[in-house]
Amino acid sequence: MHLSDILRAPKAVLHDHLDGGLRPATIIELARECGYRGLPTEDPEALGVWFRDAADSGSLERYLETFAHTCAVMQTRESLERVAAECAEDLAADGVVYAEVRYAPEQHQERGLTLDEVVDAVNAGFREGERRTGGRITVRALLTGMRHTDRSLEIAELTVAHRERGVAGFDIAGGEIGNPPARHLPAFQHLRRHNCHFTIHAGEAVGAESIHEAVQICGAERIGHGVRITDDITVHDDGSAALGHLAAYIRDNRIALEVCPTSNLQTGAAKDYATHPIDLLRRLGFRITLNTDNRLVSGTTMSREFQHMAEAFGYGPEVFEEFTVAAVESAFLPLPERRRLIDEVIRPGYAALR
Ligand SMILES: O=c1[nH]cnc2c1ncn2[C@H]1C[C@H](O)[C@@H](CO)O1
Ligand SMILES: [Zn+2]
Repeated sequence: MHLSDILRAPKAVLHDHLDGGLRPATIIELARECGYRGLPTEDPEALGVWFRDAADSGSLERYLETFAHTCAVMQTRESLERVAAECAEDLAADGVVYAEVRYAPEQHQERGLTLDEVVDAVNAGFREGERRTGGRITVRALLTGMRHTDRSLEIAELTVAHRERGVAGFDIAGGEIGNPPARHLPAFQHLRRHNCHFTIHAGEAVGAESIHEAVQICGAERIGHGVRITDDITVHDDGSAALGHLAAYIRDNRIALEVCPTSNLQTGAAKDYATHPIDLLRRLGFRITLNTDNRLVSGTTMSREFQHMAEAFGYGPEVFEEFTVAAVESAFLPLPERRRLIDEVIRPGYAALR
């Protein structure tokens, strides 16, 4: 598949962090405006490289340290709006037609914004970005609670309050080791009581037990990463595979895995593209979606993730269409909107490539 076709192909991303995807030049400008002096360099190109290298540590904890620099410049209404609008533009320029973009509102209150003001600013930015792209992209927000703090119930309540206004669901992120998702059970109970969607980062730094807890104790509808579900799968010498009860449950219930290959290589969740479990999981029938995680921090885009997968596994347009349709089927959107995207945008977009 040629790069121009990959760029042109309609894409959907379910797992993309707002604070992990800023333009380097924007970070530098915003840092000057707000007086943040902590940046490692003021050269945009060097800053982009710095993030990717610093995050390329083999540890999720070190990967997450880099977000201090992006969050530092996302503390005002104007900066949040700008970053969100640029996010929508950059995704659309990469051929993304539907995006769920997540961020943790509690990380944007250093200069006095309320949680509602943070959410309103980001939503205004997404609407502006959609407008600038002539409606080529639809963006929804997911509000993230951080695993290591105790504000998840508050963020779950915020999600319910803003659900009719651009917020599609909730997520839990942050360091996985020592912070099991069940610690946030009151948040998940609140969301379920209000029929709200949520996904949970699990099976990235911790194994299958974390995925089990996320799905069976907390009730996650999708799993962020989830690649360590392979702990519950035995592959025999003849290539056949035996699924444990958890792996079978996830596959058989079509629980989407939000797979982010490049991020996994950086945090040590996978060794290299060629041995990334995405291909095994796909062949076994899991519902796989392909995602960026953090475009700046992982130095990636949806098109680059497609390219890496094409090189590693020979995937062509039919597989990317499958991933894209899977993503929209698992999107936190009303069914008629999902059907419309699939029938009117994604299927015709791939048909035009053939
Ligand atoms: O892949 C990830 N795993 C766990 N936490 C993550 C990942 N990528 C970003 N985050 C964190 C850092 C951000 O500040 C936060 C909200 O977007 O979510
Ligand atoms: Zn993530």
